[in-house]
Amino acid sequence: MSTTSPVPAAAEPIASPAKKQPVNIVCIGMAGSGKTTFMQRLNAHLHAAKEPPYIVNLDPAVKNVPFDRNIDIRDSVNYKEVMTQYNLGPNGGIMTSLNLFATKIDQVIGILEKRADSLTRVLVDTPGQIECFVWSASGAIITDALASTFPTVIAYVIDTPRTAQPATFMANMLYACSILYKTKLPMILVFNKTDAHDAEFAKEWMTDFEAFQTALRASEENGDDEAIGGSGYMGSLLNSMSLMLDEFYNHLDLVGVSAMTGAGIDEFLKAVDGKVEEYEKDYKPEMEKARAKREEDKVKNKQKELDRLMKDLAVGKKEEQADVISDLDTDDEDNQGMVERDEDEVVNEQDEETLQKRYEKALGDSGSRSTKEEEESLQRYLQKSQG
Ligand SMILES: Nc1nc2c(ncn2[C@@H]2O[C@H](COP(=O)(O)OP(=O)(O)OP(=O)(O)O)[C@@H](O)[C@H]2O)c(=O)[nH]1
Repeated sequence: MSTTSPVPAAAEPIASPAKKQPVNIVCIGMAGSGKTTFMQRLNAHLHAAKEPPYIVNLDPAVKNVPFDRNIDIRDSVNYKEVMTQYNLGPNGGIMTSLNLFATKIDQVIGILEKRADSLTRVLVDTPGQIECFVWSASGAIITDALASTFPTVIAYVIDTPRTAQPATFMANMLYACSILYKTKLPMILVFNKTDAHDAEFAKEWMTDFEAFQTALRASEENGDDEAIGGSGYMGSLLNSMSLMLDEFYNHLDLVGVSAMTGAGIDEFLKAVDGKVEEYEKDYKPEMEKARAKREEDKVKNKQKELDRLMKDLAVGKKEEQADVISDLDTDDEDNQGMVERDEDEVVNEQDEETLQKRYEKALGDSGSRSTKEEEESLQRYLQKSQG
């Protein structure tokens, strides 16, 4: 794990003058962790520093957003209407609204690209129902689109007072871990509400395995409400998980903030700077490698499909020949079981060649369909189902 203070390089400006690329900061966090308040604070802070951010709201169900948004999902999708029309519950409504919004992501990216020169930071607020965003296809489409346009950092906002017990801390870390591996983007753990509970314990538990074990034992002995109930199995599970998560902690920055008072916001911005460097150095090449591999696999699969088709064709032909032999056996008694060359065979070879070409063309057509085209097709489908 790295905290912000020992990283002097993080004081560099987010985008070097040569690149002038803004950074996307995607705020993810459980309901009530303080995402909206954190964004409000960040917005006020950046306005005061004369670096106003560009704000995107992706929470269709939020009632009041206490700051101006440049792009708001609620302007294009009516969450209540979606619930009624599709007969959905609250979570289904959020997911369908995100699906519908994902159909417009190209337009959103187009807007961001056009304004790139004047932007420094794009703040993205997401629904409190994390799984609706992180584990949905549309969430992945949106984060992928953002991450392939500008450096993108995930700010995972955590309710510090509610994470102060070893068991709840571990549960939250596992969630953060799943988000990190799902999005494959640099992540900062934002321990919010430090005015109510200091985040030092988290730094300690993430760097000192024994400190976590001691806290776990103390929590059991004290019979804390959220302790694990003295179960030996659960205790050893938590211990093993904390060991397992050690490697995961190395990939994270931890910042304690108070969205209420504004404490820690500068440290957070420094951590973002550090993560942008990491994005350029580690994540971007990985993303490009993954994209190149997808393309390579597509070509390989195309060849495999073609081989399979041609093999099927050869089997079909053999079966056809077998039929011909039996026909000859019965119809032509003079040839005594010998198979004479069929006059049509040359034509068949030509047919086969033409067929192979047609297969190649068909596979070529489908193989060359880019992910973008596939996404567009999804979008067309969604638009159609919207009516
Ligand atoms: N003490 C304290 N309370 C905070 C802080 N940040 C947010 N809160 C409170 O936490 C509650 C939830 O804050 P929100 O900003 O609405 O949380 P959210 O994550 O956006 O919630 P959802 O929209 O439901 O996902 C509110 O009552 C806030 O006043 C903080 O830094 N300190």
